[in-house]
Amino acid sequence: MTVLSVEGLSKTFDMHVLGDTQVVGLDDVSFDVREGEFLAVVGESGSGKSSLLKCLYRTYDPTGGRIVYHGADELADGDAGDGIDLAACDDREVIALRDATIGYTSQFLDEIPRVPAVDVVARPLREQGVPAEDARGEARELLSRLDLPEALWEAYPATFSGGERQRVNLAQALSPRPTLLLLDEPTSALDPETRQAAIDLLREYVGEDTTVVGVFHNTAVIEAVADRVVVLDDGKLQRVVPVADFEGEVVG
Ligand SMILES: Nc1ncnc2c1ncn2[C@@H]1O[C@H](COP(=O)(O)OP(=O)(O)OP(=O)(O)O)[C@@H](O)[C@H]1O
Repeated sequence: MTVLSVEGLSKTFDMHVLGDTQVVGLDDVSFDVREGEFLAVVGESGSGKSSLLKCLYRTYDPTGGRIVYHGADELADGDAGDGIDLAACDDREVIALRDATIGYTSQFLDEIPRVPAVDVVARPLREQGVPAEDARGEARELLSRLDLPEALWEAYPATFSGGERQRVNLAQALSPRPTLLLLDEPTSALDPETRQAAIDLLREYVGEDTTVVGVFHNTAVIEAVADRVVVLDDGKLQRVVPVADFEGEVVG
C-alpha cells in the first residue's frame, strides 16, 4: 500500500532582497512511498533534499503539486481512502497530523530551556497521554540504546556536544512511533560506534508501522537502512532506485 504520493511537487523561493528573483528548490518532483518502506534522499548540496522534507512536513508551503498522505485517513474530511493532500490542507490539519502521525527531525535539536534530556524525549509520549513514569522509562530506554551516557539523562541538552544533542533529537523523533518519520541528516554528527547504534535502532523501529523518508550523507548508513534511494539533481528527480542498485556517487 502507498503511504505517500508526491505528484509534481515544486517549491520556488521569492528572493525580494535580490530584486524579486526566484530560486528553485524543487521542480516537478514525483515519487511514491510504500507503507513500511525506508526511502533515502540523496543529491549534491543545494539539490533540494531539505526543501523536499520541509515541504512534506509543511514547514515550507509547496508552490505546486500534491503530496497525498494515506497515513491518517481517519482524520481526512473526505472519503476514507482518498488521503490528505499535505500540500493543500490548512494549518489546523497540519498541526493535528504532526501531533498524531508525522514526526520530523533535522540535524539540529530545537532546545527547550531547562528541560532535562529524558523529558525532552518523553514529551511526545506525554502529549499522547502516556503516564509520566512510563514515558520517562521509554525515554531512558531510547537514550540508553543510543549510548547517551546515563549521567546526562537528567542534564539540559543546551550544554551537550553536537553528537549528544543529535542522539536526544533522534530519540525524541522515535519515541512517539510516528506513522511517517522525516529525518534530515539525523546521524551527521555521530562517531562510527554511535552511528551504528542509531542504525540498529532505526532498523528495529522502521517496518510495518513506521515509514521513513530520510536525508543521509553517509553511504554506509544508506546501505544499512534504506530500501530505495531517491536521487535529486538541481531540484529535479533524477531517479529512484532500489538500494542494491545505488552506487553512492551522489551523496552530497
Ligand atoms: N528558505 C529558503 N529561502 C531561499 N532559498 C532557499 C530556502 N531554502 C532552500 N533554498 C534554496 O533552494 C535550493 C535547495 O536547497 P536545499 O536546502 O533544499 O538543498 P539541500 O540538497 O538540502 O542542500 P545541503 O545538502 O547543502 O543541505 C538551494 O538553492 C537553496 O539556496
